[in-house]
Amino acid sequence: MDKNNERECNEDLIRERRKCNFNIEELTNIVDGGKARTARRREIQRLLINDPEFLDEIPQDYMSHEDRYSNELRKSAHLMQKLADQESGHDIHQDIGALTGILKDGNPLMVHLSMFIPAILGQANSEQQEKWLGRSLRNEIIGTYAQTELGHGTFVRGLETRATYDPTVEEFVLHTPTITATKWWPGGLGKTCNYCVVMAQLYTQGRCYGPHPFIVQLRDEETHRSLPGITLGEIGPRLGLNSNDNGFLKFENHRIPRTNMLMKHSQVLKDGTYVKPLHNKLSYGTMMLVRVGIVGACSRSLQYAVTIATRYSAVRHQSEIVPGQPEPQILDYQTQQYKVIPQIASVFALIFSARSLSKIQSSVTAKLKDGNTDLLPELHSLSSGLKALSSSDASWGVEVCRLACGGHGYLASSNLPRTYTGTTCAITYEGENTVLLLQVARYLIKSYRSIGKETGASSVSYLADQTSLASSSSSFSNKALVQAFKLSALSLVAEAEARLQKLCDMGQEFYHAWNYCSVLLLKCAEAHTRYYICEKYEQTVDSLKASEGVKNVLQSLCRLYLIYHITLTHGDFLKCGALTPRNIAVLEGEMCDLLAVLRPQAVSIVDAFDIPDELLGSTLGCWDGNVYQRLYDEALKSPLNKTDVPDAYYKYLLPLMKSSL
Ligand SMILES: CCC/C=C/C(=O)SCCNC(=O)CCNC(=O)[C@H](O)C(C)(C)COP(=O)([O-])OP(=O)([O-])OC[C@H]1O[C@@H](n2cnc3c(N)ncnc32)[C@H](O)[C@@H]1OP(=O)([O-])[O-]
Ligand SMILES: Cc1cc2nc3c(=O)[nH]c(=O)nc-3n(C[C@H](O)[C@H](O)[C@H](O)COP(=O)(O)OP(=O)(O)OC[C@H]3O[C@@H](n4cnc5c(N)ncnc54)[C@H](O)[C@@H]3O)c2cc1C
Repeated sequence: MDKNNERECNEDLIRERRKCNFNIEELTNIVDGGKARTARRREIQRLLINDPEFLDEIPQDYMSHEDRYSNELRKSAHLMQKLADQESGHDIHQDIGALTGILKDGNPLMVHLSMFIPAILGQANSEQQEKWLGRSLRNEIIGTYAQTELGHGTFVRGLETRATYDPTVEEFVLHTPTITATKWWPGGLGKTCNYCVVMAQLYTQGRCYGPHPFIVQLRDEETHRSLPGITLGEIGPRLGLNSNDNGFLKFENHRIPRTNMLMKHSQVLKDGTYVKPLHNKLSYGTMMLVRVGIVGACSRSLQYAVTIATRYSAVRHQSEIVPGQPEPQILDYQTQQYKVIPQIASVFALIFSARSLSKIQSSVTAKLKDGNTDLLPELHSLSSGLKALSSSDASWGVEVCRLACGGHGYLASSNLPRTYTGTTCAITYEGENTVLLLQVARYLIKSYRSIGKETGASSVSYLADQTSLASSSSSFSNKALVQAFKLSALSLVAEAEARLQKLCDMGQEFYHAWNYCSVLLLKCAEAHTRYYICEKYEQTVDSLKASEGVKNVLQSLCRLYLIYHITLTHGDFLKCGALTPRNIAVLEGEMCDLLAVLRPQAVSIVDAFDIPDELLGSTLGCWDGNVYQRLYDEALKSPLNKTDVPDAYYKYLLPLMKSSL
């Protein structure tokens, strides 16, 4: 689509784009993280979208389960080949965002890239990397990450798969002792992978040392048949991601060499002696890494949904605001603005916090190389909190965008249902959100109780700022609003700690008291993480070197985000005295003003997300706004439309209609 050719474009969108008062390309560069990254993303996307191999012969929704898998594997393999061919020193992991939308519903090679290779990098020692890293990067072997079992996903310590060391032959014996120990869920495990990293309980010298990672060959490298002692299969249809072959795996006393235990952090020596790691959660490193990546991925899903909903809201006319006047664009309804524009604001909140989290991760990783694990708990808490809030915000945001498109948002061709199912899975995988938030709460309570002790953990240093509990602000600058978030989080943590202590003083065991307070603890974790996001948003926008137009747009979006979230949880702000009922009323009024200010810029802001139509894949969200023709053309592709009278009429309907004659 030629974006300079207005003749082909819907008139409403032309008018919207003429209202733009900022430099779209500059905003695109901010979204991408710099001019060079925009150029690189476009280069990759051009390479992919002009390639006919990525086209589907028929829409995936009309394919059988097997065809969907096979079609997606064909495209995934082609994608890997293509990227490998033109790699020229680029790191594919850095460019993963550019690939969003090219594969439609659960790429079978995704976990190879996102977990198997990272697990080798993060858990294997140098000799093991020498053996497996190059081969997996060259796709000579394809792997997955098999941790979850039928009986346990959340409680990693409860995994049942065993790896028992036999020093007589220097091998581990992998075994699945019960049905609940069956590995269940790993992406690509069913039919695609021939290797995997398995998390299993390590037994040596008669003792169990907890879950550890092992690399295991699953299938013959020539025939692709599963090896003796290994049972593999696919787990069946899911809410979404149905092109992937999420699988199951059982071991029957399957033997692997000792050197297949990934030994970067802990080791089992030839005689069976266990050498413990620097920190006993280092074996959870792969999960933590992926949680960091999920924050950015969620921001991208939301960009897709909000691009579709905003453009559609500008094109769609319905009902009337002034009786008898022409039907307005639905984007003119304040309620519609309230659905869509806060989701645009949310995209930037997620982008900026994802970047901040990545920086922290890099510095923790650098320290780990020097044997320093001091900041691991801080990274665990931040990555858990941000993974949880980003996935739940994005899932809710995508669903709101879908609802904002009325009936057409329910159509597969809008690409909103698939965007939703592809986002909501992140609430569950890589650590179920409630469970991760309770990990954050654990860290908060522990930090609150150790106020005064220097830990170097900056995200919780505010918990020592007890004086702020007594102060509410009379100013409403963005900084002051961020302070209100801080006060709300601090006071929730103080309240939860006091409630826990009280229950313990009354004689309850700590663990029962914890469970009894867990709804409040969840709120603490959410408030703390929201404060972190708001602070990063405000600081990033404040310090941004940008033109006045772009800065104004981002300031308004940031302010909208702060006020929107205050209004959603205003009870917490009132309870701690950070804001008064009158303040909330004023802010609610200002939120409506902000919606009106941002309304004329909405289409241009989502244009700045710069998602090519071929990747957006939506009848409702295309750049030219020709929604109705596209909806009609897509409907014609239904196999039911091949004939006027379907066979099922003769088989079922006709007999029914004639039966009473
Ligand atoms: C593309 C995507 C495909 C999807 C793939 C998947 O889903 S793959 C499958 C994904 N599956 C999942 O994501 C499963 C989710 N479940 C889990 O990750 C773990 O079971 C757990 C973290 C919930 C609890 O673990 P636990 O029972 O072993 O621990 P505990 O609660 O008894 O706490 C003890 C101490 O350990 C600390 N600590 C914990 N983790 C870390 C860490 N990473 N670093 C540092 N520290 C950590 C914790 O703070 C606490 O510290 P304190 O207070 O004593 O100083
Ligand atoms: C699409 C998809 C892809 C996946 N890919 C992989 C993969 O590649 N590899 C892999 O190993 N796994 C994978 N998984 C599995 C995933 O990691 C687990 O499903 C996830 O960790 C949640 O565990 P669970 O299913 O056991 O849920 P459960 O823990 O059984 O959760 C059920 C309910 O119990 C609650 N609950 C559980 N424990 C607690 C607690 N301590 N406190 C309070 N509430 C609690 C939860 O909040 C939730 O409401 C995938 C899952 C999905 C959906």
